[in-house]
Amino acid sequence: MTATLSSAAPSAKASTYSAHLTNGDPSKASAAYKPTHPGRFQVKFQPGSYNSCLVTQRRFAKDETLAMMDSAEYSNEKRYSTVQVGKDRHIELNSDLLYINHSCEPSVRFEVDGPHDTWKAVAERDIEAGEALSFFYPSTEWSMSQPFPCNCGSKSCLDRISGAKDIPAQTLRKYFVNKHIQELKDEQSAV
Ligand SMILES: C[S@@+](CC[C@H](N)C(=O)[O-])C[C@H]1O[C@@H](n2cnc3c(N)ncnc32)[C@H](O)[C@@H]1O
Repeated sequence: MTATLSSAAPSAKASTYSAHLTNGDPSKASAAYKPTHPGRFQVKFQPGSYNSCLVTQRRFAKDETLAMMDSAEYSNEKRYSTVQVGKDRHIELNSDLLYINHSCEPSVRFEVDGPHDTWKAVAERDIEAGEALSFFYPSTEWSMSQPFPCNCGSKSCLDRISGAKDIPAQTLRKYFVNKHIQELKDEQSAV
């Protein structure tokens, strides 16, 4: 149940999405929770800070769009909750997509290369109902405001996730990354 996108560019204003305003207090967040994409995915609130995740409610086929980022608004600041959509542009998703965790073997990719009304979350592979979703944060983020030790548990885990800036070009080449990240890596490699 995604709303039609406005053709106007998203403005930079305070987030209108309430579930994450508690920033890591899942008991408060879950009490007021209304799924933004019912029938597709929902937040699984878990105790502790930043332990919650987004779980599918149905199957998605490889390359299927899980959701358009049609509630996104530009953010004046880079935060743990923002997604980078250009070299100097960050957005708040204002939807349950916020709860997609990072994985070094992700099930989802965030495509944010084109105009704002094409930004979307797409299945990297077939995804079953009940799976926790993940995307590769450095595919959008160059230098993250809140780096963390990764607990994705994948064989190819990169351990500390701080943004594409800190990942060798050779490693980054194995992943889908957005155009602004590839350009920033090329500029960094050229120095
Ligand atoms: C946009 S939030 C994702 C939702 C978050 N799990 C929550 O409960 O609010 C990003 C934060 O989640 C945590 N996170 C996401 N993926 C992680 C991972 N693979 N390992 C450890 N922490 C992770 C980090 O604290 C990160 O700053």
